[in-house]
Amino acid sequence: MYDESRPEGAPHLHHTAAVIPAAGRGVRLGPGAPKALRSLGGIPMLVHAVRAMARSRAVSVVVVVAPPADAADVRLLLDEHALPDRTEVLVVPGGETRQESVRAGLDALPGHITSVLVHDAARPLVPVDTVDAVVEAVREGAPAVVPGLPLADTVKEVEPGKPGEPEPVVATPERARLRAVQTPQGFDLATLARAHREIDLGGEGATDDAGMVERLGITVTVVPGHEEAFKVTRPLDLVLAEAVLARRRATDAY
Ligand SMILES: Nc1ccn([C@@H]2O[C@H](COP(=O)(O)OP(=O)(O)OP(=O)(O)O)[C@@H](O)[C@H]2O)c(=O)n1
Ligand SMILES: C[C@](O)(CO)[C@H](O)COP(=O)(O)O
Repeated sequence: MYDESRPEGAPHLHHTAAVIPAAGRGVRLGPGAPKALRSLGGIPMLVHAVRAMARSRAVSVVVVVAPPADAADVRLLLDEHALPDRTEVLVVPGGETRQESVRAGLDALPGHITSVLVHDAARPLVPVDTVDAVVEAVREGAPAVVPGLPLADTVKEVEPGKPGEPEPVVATPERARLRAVQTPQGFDLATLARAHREIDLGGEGATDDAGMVERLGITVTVVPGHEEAFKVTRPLDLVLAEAVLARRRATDAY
């Protein structure tokens, strides 16, 4: 567990870990194994996500939060796939919501860790430059950093109705001020641990960790995201992910 005696924002040597929530079922992807364990280019999506974090030289520890029924199999799976020797990989069982799973990952962090990335297993193809940009911004003193991209679509706020029924529009936010945020989201560990201690949204929990930090009144910063850091949520996303991976394999030593 992290060192609670170090005050938030206090100067420190940086030791960065990544927590990978991977305990979701993947309902929107359709029937099958838990999403993180489904194949992308012949390798489980989770292995791509772990490698994406381990590729950053700043990340020394990766905590994988596994579907509870599959934690032992996930440990075996990760032992079977090559990862850099410098990276320690831990596996813990997840919870009912993303928020509970992230909290389980934070609880497993070794005491020397000072900053943390939270990265969806469902974003297997995030480039290392995006990971490093988030780490750098946190190490320069930002308490919470998220990668984000401008939107291509106009966004409407609606009065939600029943699925499939027309919904009245209540507002059109100014698109130039909006960003679609991705992961890894990076945090000073004491700040994120406090958010997880103090903010309990109940129900489905929070859709991202930065939102919990915002609720503490702490400023979250956006750095440029990357279009290949997209989340595999629906079947079409998997088609795109296979295509991106095939292009990488054809052009780099990936
Ligand atoms: N109880 C949960 C729910 C989600 N996640 C993780 O949070 C990330 C983002 O969630 P999402 O893309 O919504 O994944 P799922 O919850 O699996 O998807 P769905 O909502 O379609 O079931 C995923 O890596 C997922 O494994 C988790 O660790 N524990
Ligand atoms: C954390 C996240 O990926 C940021 O965009 C997103 O909010 C996760 O949402 P999901 O509904 O759990 O996929």
